[in-house]
Amino acid sequence: MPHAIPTLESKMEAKPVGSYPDTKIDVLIIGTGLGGLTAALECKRKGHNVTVFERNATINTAGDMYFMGLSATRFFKHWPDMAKRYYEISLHNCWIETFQHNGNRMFAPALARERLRAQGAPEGSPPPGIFQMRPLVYKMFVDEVEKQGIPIHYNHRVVDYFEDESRQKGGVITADGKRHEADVVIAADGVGSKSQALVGGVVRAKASGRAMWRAAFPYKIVEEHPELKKFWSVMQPGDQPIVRTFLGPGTYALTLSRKDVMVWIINHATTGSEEENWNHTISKEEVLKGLDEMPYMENDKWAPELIELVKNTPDNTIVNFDLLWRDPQPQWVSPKGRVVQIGDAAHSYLPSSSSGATQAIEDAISIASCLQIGGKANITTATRVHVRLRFIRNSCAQKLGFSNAELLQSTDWNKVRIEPRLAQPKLPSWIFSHDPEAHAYDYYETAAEGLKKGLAIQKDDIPPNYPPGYKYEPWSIDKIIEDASKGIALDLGEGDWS
Ligand SMILES: Cc1cc2nc3c(=O)[nH]c(=O)nc-3n(C[C@H](O)[C@H](O)[C@H](O)COP(=O)(O)OP(=O)(O)OC[C@H]3O[C@@H](n4cnc5c(N)ncnc54)[C@H](O)[C@@H]3O)c2cc1C
Repeated sequence: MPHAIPTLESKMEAKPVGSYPDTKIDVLIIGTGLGGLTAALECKRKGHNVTVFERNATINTAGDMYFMGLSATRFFKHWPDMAKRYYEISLHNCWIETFQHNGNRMFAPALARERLRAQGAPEGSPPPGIFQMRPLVYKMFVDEVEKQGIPIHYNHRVVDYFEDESRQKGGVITADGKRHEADVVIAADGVGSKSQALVGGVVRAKASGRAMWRAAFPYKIVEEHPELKKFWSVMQPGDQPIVRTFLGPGTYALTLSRKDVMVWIINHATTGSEEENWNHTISKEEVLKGLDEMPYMENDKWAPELIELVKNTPDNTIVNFDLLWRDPQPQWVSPKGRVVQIGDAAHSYLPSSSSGATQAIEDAISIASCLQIGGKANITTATRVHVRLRFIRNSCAQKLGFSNAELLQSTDWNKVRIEPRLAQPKLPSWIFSHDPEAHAYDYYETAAEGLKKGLAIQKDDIPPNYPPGYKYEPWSIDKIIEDASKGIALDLGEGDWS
């Protein structure tokens, strides 16, 4: 029996495109990442008039796997074709298996959902999210945007943003010097967004000292090599996918064997050749040397099977992705409220934090809803309400992301043998049980009232979409690093983070 895909849980009534009246709001979206594409779809569904700009010449289906949280899938209820396709491409019946980095097995293969149940998840409850192949999910979003006839203008690189409240417009300047305006501009142009100059809240990227080698290639390469297939096989019967985790001293590796694709990811200390760029590839020789010289290993080497996998990875496939940290910052809206940042443009996540795509999609759903609730006369309130509903949640998710990354990098094997949960990223209910669309409809007015009264962000009487009991205080990566250097454990803060 396939596990039911959890798309129908939202309390929002299913309302496909055409259900909402035309708002006459012109929305210009910059960027075709998952944030921008979701904003395009949801703005269209909510009755706004949408145009999208993208700097690249075409769509970019690069990437390998990422975690898609449940909170980012509830809106598929309104998109029946995407719900069906998401189900088809999802890793149903996914197995998981855990090793030490040297190949010693720590936990035998188990079905992911059974492992969750053994850890207390109620029978039949949906998993908090699913690993997905970015190229497949991304293409699914692109196809729906095209089907809806939403115009995407490629080769439109934005170099600056502006707003003119006397004319009630936001706008951008593209590389060819042309100005483009709309009632509101959604900056979904990722880390280092060009909107930072107007919006403020510029955040300096800080080196984490860590990077990831990542590769995805056709599974038939594994099948063609009997030596590889012996270890890296999919699960039988039924060719089911399997995620294998390798926990090492100050490092870890994740692999996915699936009947169409093989993925591997290895977390490592930076060597100088990494970039924060999903298209930046390096040679396998560099990776093999890096694996051989990894610190703290002494005579204990990586599993030979993993080395063989790297050796057989096709050329120009291994991305060396730099992991940069950025402090949370609450300034996501321009001074006059006509430009609003979403996704990585507003708040970036380490790819290991299981949150980047999920939060970008949540943002997109929220801003489309706020604009619909406020209507054309209240755009500048709507953009500010959106931030009020989203900022603390994101700040907490970012902090949890650092904690999750740390967890995988610094595993205490003896403790993990007794309590396997210790080696698994925390995916608490305040993250996955959230419904960003319902939250906007339930609390827009309260947040707007708080804004009008000039209340501090947490003084609104709104149930938390962050850890219950948490009191927001600004925090910084520098402080976390300083604490870590003194051996002080990461303090998530008050509240129930479990
Ligand atoms: C090609 C690619 C592959 C990825 N692969 C993975 C992966 O395997 N695993 C993982 O965990 N995460 C991956 N990510 C990151 C992850 O998808 C994002 O962190 C997350 O989904 C947030 O998305 P976003 O829409 O906010 O930003 P992004 O996904 O970064 O999208 C930003 C978009 O804006 C466009 N853009 C940027 N600047 C401008 C400009 N000046 N003018 C016009 N357009 C502009 C970019 O070309 C891009 O299309 C990938 C991102 C990309 C772009």
